[in-house]
Amino acid sequence: MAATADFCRLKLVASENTPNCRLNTTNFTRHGCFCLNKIGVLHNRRNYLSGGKLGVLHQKRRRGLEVCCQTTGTGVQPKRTSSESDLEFAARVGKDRLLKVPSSNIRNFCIIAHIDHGKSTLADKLLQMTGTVESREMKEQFLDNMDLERERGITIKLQAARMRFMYKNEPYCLNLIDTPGHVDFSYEVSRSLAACEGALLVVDASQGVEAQTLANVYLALENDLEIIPVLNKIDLPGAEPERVSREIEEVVGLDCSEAIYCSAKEGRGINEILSAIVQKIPPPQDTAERPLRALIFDSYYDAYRGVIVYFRVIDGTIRKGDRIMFMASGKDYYADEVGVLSPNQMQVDQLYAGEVGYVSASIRAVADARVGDTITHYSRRAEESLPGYKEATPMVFCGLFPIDADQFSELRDALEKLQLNDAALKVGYLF
Ligand SMILES: Nc1nc2c(ncn2[C@@H]2O[C@H](COP(=O)(O)OP(=O)(O)OP(=O)(O)O)[C@@H](O)[C@H]2O)c(=O)[nH]1
Repeated sequence: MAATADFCRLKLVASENTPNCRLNTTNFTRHGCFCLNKIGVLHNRRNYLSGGKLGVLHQKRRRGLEVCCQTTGTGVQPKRTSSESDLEFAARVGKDRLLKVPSSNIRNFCIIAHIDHGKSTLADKLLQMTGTVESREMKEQFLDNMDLERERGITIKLQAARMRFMYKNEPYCLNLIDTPGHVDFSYEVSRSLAACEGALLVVDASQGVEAQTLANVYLALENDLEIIPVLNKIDLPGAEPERVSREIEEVVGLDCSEAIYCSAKEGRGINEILSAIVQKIPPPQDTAERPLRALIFDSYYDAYRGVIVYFRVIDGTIRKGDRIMFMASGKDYYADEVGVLSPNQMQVDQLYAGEVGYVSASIRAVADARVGDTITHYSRRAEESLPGYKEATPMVFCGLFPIDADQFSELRDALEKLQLNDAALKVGYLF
């Protein structure tokens, strides 16, 4: 709710006497009013219009909330004013990132980089330059914000961010899916890559190609991704972007004639990167009419909501309230909440083929909705699950015993709790 209000920059008008006040639709745009009263709340509902429709009034009731809004649709696009800087315009456009765009204007991409080559700094700059996150909010790197990551200095947790970018006066929805850089996570990386059509290959222009980068580039090529080479840290005195470009051509076999030189730290080359994403990465296929197939690329356990599943819709649509089924685990649930990550979770009503989002469905254990599994509808099941799913294979074995035999049940409870959050953990008991 707070995120919505902030995102939409709605004006809040507290009203004691006006029950369920509904605003004059002609004036009720994104910058319209918000009416609060004791009985109901009107608030802007995310715009998921089919392309070109204008000014449709949405309305919905949910747990005492009345939701009502008129949206501007995809036909009315923000125009840059003469006094506005690039960043100010981007910030204004970024506020509309929940609006639907046609699937031809969606780009799903990830960033492949060796540790410390600047993936998180670049991701932060992309979020900033697209107005997804305002500069004052960038206290910490968004895609690198877990305590464990800070401690270990490596990105180990996948996350995603939806951005809105205006290119030649048309709005594009760019979904960045983060990939863990560490070699231990090659299966997770491969599922994130499978959720994308393209990748930025970020290489430190002062260091060159590293073995770990190569491994992930090959995974990206296996997944038929369009790869855009980016030479980062060109501000460093030791940067040799031409030499490193040649190295990428020789070692990886990628054409670097249009490689982008950038300094993520100083914000140079970021607009070029955003334009290249739009120009070079293919859009997803428009397969919204098919039965639902959504690829899970990450999940985590939330103590209050159960497992939160991050996915890319490959075919079909997923809507809040749908009865969904996980094809590998065979478990089914009702989708309590569907939304996008931008970069925080923001609820929407429906997601279509090509879009990236999350679902919360009171799922008890991460093992029920594992990375690589396919989400489909319970009543209209897809014939085949998406390819590439692998069962987690234990790599490390250990025996655990309580010092005091009376503490066995506590140990078992603790391990079961751990299992809820880690699908790779298998526990067997010897009696
Ligand atoms: N001079 C300079 N430093 C940069 C640039 N981009 C990133 N850095 C620095 O390089 C270091 C690593 O950057 P990160 O963005 O954390 O790199 P990463 O690839 O996300 O690293 P992991 O999170 O460890 O995987 C940080 O100290 C950044 O400030 C750049 O363009 N120029």
